[in-house]
Parts: sequence; structure tokens; C-alpha cells
Amino acid sequence: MPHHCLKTSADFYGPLMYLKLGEVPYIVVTSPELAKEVMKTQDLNFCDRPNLLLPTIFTYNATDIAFSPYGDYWRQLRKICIVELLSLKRFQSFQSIREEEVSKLVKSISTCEGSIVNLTENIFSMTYGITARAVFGKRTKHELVFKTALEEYRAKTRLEKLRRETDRILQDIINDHRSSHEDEDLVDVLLKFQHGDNNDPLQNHLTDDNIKAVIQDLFTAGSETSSGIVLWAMSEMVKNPMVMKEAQAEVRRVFDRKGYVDETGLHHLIYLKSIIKETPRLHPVVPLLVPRESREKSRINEYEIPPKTRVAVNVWAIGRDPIYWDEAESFKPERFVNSPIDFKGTHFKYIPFGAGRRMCPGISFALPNVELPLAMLLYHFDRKLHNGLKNEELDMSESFGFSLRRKSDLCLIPITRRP
Ligand code: HEM
Repeated sequence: MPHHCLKTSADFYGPLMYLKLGEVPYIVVTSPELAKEVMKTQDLNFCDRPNLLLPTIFTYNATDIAFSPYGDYWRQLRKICIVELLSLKRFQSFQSIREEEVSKLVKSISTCEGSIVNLTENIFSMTYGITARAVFGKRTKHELVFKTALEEYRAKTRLEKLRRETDRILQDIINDHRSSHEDEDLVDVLLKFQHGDNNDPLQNHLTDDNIKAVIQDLFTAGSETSSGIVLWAMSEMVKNPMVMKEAQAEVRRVFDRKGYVDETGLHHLIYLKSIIKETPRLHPVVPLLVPRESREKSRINEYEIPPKTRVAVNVWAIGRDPIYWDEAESFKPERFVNSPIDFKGTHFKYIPFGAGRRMCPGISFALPNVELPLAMLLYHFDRKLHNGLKNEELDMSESFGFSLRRKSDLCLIPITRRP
């Protein structure tokens, strides 16, 4: 795991390391102070993205939001993303989609009472389902093919063939949207920016390829990451039964009168929200953040940093550093109850969504996709491990790809407590 090796090196060499990978200069940052220097004090210099092979193939020559170079085009896309695609109004409009998809998950698990359920597969399908409906609407017949193609991208196989396949699917989806006008989804919103009647020349010139690049971003960033947090949180609760018990008691206390879980009561779940904060401290799904690149020659402390130096911030190592966290390796959600630390990228010892100009714009979209399934699973089911495995024996090994996933699927036996 690169983030493990880099932590070991940082323990020896210190929180600012300079590496050359072949000809490519890299700095690796492993402290909150230096993370703040890079992502706040000198954010304007370090907010470019490097030209990487995989995103170039995958995201139409890096014309998406996450990998496009800093400049007017990125600024414009980011604005569309924040004001139009991921706005509060838009997020609220997808509430019923989220509730329906999570209820479907609960129903499907209930039918497997007493037998082994692969929660990893189920959670990924649920978040793909929510994202597909939000981005493509109901109209797509391609969801499964698109999802499989993304999985294969993750395995980095048959890249060129896959790129052609996903391109064909996305073009089909765009064409379908041009010819039918049902409830507005995110593809419809993006299409408005092709033929908008506003005066901004850039907004009128989003090409089909630009739109496809943004769709890929929303799909990958929206599904992989949220599923990852749900599964890591559930795994930590299985390993720490007292935490599970307290979370379950809270959810049932809040929702028992109603008899079911919906989004309106989620704000009462103070302890569950702390679990959701504690999870990416130990298991950040983007452990080195998305690489940045410096635009000019600069200095950090007494060191000169050349232009076009790539930057990795080891969020995974910072989250486990005993200098900044008591009992750093233990899963202790209590540390976040009544704590001012939030996801907004202002507390640099805790930046699972990044910080600064390139910070994740999808936080408010992501959180209900994590809170709602966890609350529903805790409300309806108790669970046990199969093969007589003890809680503390649950394997927590990681697999590194687009996001940091569990290496083995999380499989549990559900016991229905609230039908
Ligand atoms: C638990 C869920 C999520 C986590 C942990 C997460 C984390 C991150 C991180 C660490 C970055 C890089 C930040 C940096 O470079 O400083 C990022 C960027 C990004 N995320 Fe998220 N993300 C999540 C969910 C989402 C969702 C739901 C969306 C959209 C639907 C989204 C869209 C994006 C985009 C477009 C970028 C690129 C921003 C830019 O370069 O300007 N993310 N995310």
C-alpha cells in the first residue's frame, strides 16, 4: 500500500519528503501544518493537477472537473457543479430516489434472513443505483453495462476497448436525453449548458465529450467513495460491538415511534454522525488525496520546490498520528461528539475530503448516501459473522485503486429485528 510505505518513510525522514519517480518530482506531505501550507497558504500555487495517463484516457483528455488543469475551463465546470449539479435544491430533489433505493436494499436483505449476505456487493449496487438515477434519470437501459465497465477500469484492464465502450454508452445516453423530456436529471442540466441562452461563451461551448467527462466524474466520485465509507463504518462497528450497540440504540430510539427510517430524522443521530466522521479518519477512501501539481517555483520552509512538482498529502498517515489523536489507532467515535472538527477542510489534521480550491464539491451529496443506509441497516437488522468468526477477527485489509476499499467483501448474516 503506497500510503503505508510513505508513512514508514515519513516516520524516518520527516513530514516533507522529496521523491523522484523516474523523472517526475514529487513531494509527500505528512503533517497538518504542511497540509495547511500546501492547501491553504500556497493553495493558488499547488492547485493544478498533473497530466496522468489513466485520467487522460478515462476522462476525455482530462476535461472533467477532477483532473482538468487549473484555469478558466476548470473554474467554469466547478461553478456549474456547485451552483447547478450539486446545489442544495438539487440534492433535496433526489431525496425520494435515495429513500427508495435504500429501502430496496433493506427489502432484499430481509429476504436473506439467516443466510450469508454479501454486503459489499449490495452496498455498491445501491449507491450505483442512486447515482445512476440522479445522473441519468430513469431512462437508461445501460446502467449495468456502464457499472461493469467502471469496475474493469478499476482493474486497469482492456483500457482502450473499455474507453470506446463507455463512450458509446454515454453518447447513447446523451442522445436519449436530447429526444425525450422527463423529470430533470443531471444530464439534462448539463445539456442546458450546451445551448444555454446566457452570455458566457464558455458555458455555451460544452461539447458532448466535456459532458461525458463530467458524467464519469459524478459516477466514479459519487459511488465508489460513499460505498467505501458505509462498508468501512459497518466493518468497524462489527469489530467494536459496543459502538454498534450504542449506534443501534440511538437509531431505534429516534425512529421507533415512526416505525421506519427516512431522511427527515437523520439530524437527530448524533452518535451515528460521529461514527461517520471517525471512519474516514482511519479509512480515508482517498488516502493520498487526488494528486496536485505546483504551477511555479516556490518555497516550503527552507526548501525550494520546482515548478511542476506533484504533491501527495498522506491523509491516512495524518489521521493515525498519535501527536494529533489520542489512542490514534482505536476506533473511538466519541472523540467527534461535541467536537468542532468537521468535513469542511479547515482542520488540517482531518481532511478526508481535501481542502482549498480543489476540495471535494460533493460532501453534501455524499453524506446522506452514507447516513441513510447505515441508519436503515442498524434499525432493521442485527447481524452476525459466518463460520463462527469472532468480531475481533474480521479482516480489515485494504485494496488500493480509485478508492481505498476493503480487500475482502464484507459478508454478514442478517437477523431482522424491525421488519
Ligand atoms: C464519502 C464520499 C466522498 C469522499 C471521501 C470524497 C473525497 C474527495 C477528495 C479527497 C477529493 C480531492 C480533494 C483535493 O484534491 O483536495 C475529491 C474531489 C472531488 N470530488 Fe469527492 N468525495 C466524495 C464524494 C463525492 C461525491 C458524491 C461527488 C459528486 C457527486 C464528488 C465529486 C468530486 C469532484 C468533482 C472532485 C474534484 C474537485 C476538483 O478537482 O475541483 N465527490 N473528493
